[in-house]
Amino acid sequence: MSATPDPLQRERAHLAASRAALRAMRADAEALDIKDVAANWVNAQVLQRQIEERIAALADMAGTPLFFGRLDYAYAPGADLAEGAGGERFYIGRRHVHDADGDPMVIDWRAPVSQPFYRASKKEPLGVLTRRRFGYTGGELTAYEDEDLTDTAGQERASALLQAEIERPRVGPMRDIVATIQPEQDEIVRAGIGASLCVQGAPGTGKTAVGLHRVAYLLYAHRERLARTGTLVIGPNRSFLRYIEQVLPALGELNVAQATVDDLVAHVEVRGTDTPEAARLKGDARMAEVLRRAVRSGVTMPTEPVVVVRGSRRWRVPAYELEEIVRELLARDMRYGAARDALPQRIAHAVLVRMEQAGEAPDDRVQDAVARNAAVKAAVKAVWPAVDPAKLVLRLLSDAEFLAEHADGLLDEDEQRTILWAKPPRSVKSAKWSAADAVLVDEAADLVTRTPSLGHVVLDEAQDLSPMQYRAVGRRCATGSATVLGDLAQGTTPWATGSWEEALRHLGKPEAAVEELTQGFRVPREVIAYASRLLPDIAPELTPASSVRESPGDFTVRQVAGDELDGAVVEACRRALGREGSTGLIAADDRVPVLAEALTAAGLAYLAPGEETSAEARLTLVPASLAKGLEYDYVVLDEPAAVVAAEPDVRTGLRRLYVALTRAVSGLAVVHARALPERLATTA
Ligand SMILES: Nc1ncnc2c1ncn2[C@@H]1O[C@H](COP(=O)(O)OP(=O)(O)OP(=O)(O)O)[C@@H](O)[C@H]1O
Repeated sequence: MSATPDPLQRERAHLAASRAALRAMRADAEALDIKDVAANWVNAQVLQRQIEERIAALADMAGTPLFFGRLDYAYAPGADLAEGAGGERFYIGRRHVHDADGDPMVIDWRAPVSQPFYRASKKEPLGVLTRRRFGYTGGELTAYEDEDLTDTAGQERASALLQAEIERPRVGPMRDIVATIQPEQDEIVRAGIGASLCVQGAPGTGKTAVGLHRVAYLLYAHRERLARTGTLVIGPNRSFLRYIEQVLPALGELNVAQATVDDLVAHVEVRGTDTPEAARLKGDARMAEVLRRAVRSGVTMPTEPVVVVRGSRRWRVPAYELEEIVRELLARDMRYGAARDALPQRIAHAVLVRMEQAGEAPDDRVQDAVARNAAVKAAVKAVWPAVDPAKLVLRLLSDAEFLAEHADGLLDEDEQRTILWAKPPRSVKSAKWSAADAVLVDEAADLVTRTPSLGHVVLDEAQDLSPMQYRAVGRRCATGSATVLGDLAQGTTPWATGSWEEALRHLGKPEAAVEELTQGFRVPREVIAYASRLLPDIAPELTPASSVRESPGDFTVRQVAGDELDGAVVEACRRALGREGSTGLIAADDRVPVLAEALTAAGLAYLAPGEETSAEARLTLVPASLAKGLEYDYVVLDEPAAVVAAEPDVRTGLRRLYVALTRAVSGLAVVHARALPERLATTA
């Protein structure tokens, strides 16, 4: 070779070759003909779906670069660590790409050999000589940046490409962070599947991002097990789920279910609401015991013998022996329904013992026949009646005597009155079930029939769940593990979590470790400092987040006269729209209609939260109650006093305000007419 080509040219050539290889992989998948291999129609359907998924996963997505990093090792790591790749140089990307010979061209970011990309440092280079990060502009590879990890004398320098990624103005839905996962985040992402984990983190520390990448990682590391058992991401509401829904598909994971807690417990149609006090009580863990007692209360001790007639003979199991069987089943750790299913066989067994004593030699078929005998069935029906979970909860909430009987020693009289329906509904269908009622029905359903457990559940914004909701989530990962993400300072429900230890206990994962994330990637320094002034009132035990963003942010607080407020807010939105990126106008829920009108009158089109912002539609009008978990490049916050006043108590109000104040990436404009909450009013 004459002259060494420009390194950037070489990297571009590798990118082009990798893209060609990916196209070839996709073409191979498309060309697969399953006619000869699928034994039957069902097989063929399954296989076809798998192929379609593979084709979809192999798409070369515009705007998502195929690789974002390169590691040069001092030696060739074992092939088992490197997806079979030999050599010492690895390109790290969102997915595995190999050439026609099967040699890897891009290594999946989740492979063991990729891990040092996120973790290696000069102090601990992990066998890596150089870490290279790539910069892209509009899909074109335009820059790279090297870190020499052997140069121990040199300082650890912040990466300019990383900084640029963090400072990037936001528009559109949430994006993945594979190229820039930080070491403290990576530890959570790659934690083993065996143990559950809880992450406390201030706004913008990447909890949601980390939770989603953790699912992707676990699916890579335990693909077969999780394909069998399933994974689930739980978020606070639909807008939030829509905001995050593209992250996992962009990482090639198309099969992760996403739901709200309400979706999980949708046994009854929710059309009613509770007072905060009733909702808090219905969400209290004591209700689990009330329900347990109520479900089992239908069991009565037999007073009559069971007489089974077979041929010319009559076999009699006396009442006291039936009672023993029933007591034994009650004492066992069995679901109500499973015990009910077992009862006929137990009675049949008692009959069989008598047959044997009489010299007969009955086999299993005889036992089955006896179990199905009408006399046995009638006895089971009388002793261990079937329970319909919704009907049971309906009775508990409408029949004061029934409730008093089962809540005795658990709920006092006032508490019982609080949760009883003022007007008992006629039927399950006509009842105005509340969200908290649906959780009770779910608990009752689980007492009757065990809820199947998934392999792994990620629970986001967990601080808002009631103990009964934690239980509902916990039974869905009873034999799997959970990643619990949240921020105690952002708890805005009357039953919001006071401590993670307590929450984890209700979830059934008391052994889970609690980690804390403190580096903020979203909120500009001045803005997070301003919002953190509320911490002494809303969560005094928490440390304020730092901000890794270098730009101080554009931060203004403006007071106007009451009749100028709407106009000033519209003006602030217009100014924000003059910049790049998305704008969120956050306001107390009851201010939303007025502001909607003002925006329309001013000719400013706006979206609802969860609707995708784009370069053309960049303004979203966000009711404060839906702001949680979302982010906008620029936020205009309308009348903080109204946001606080909309909540049942001041602490919850200030927490809601804290959430609203921490949604901005590049700038925040607070516009108010009424006085600001005390801690925000004084200049720092
Ligand atoms: N390592 C990272 N590199 C680049 N961006 C990151 C990184 N970690 C987080 N971010 C970005 O920071 C922003 C906040 O992340 P995320 O929404 O996950 O935070 P959160 O802790 O869930 O916040 P909240 O408590 O407000 O819901 C997102 O835009 C996310 O992409």
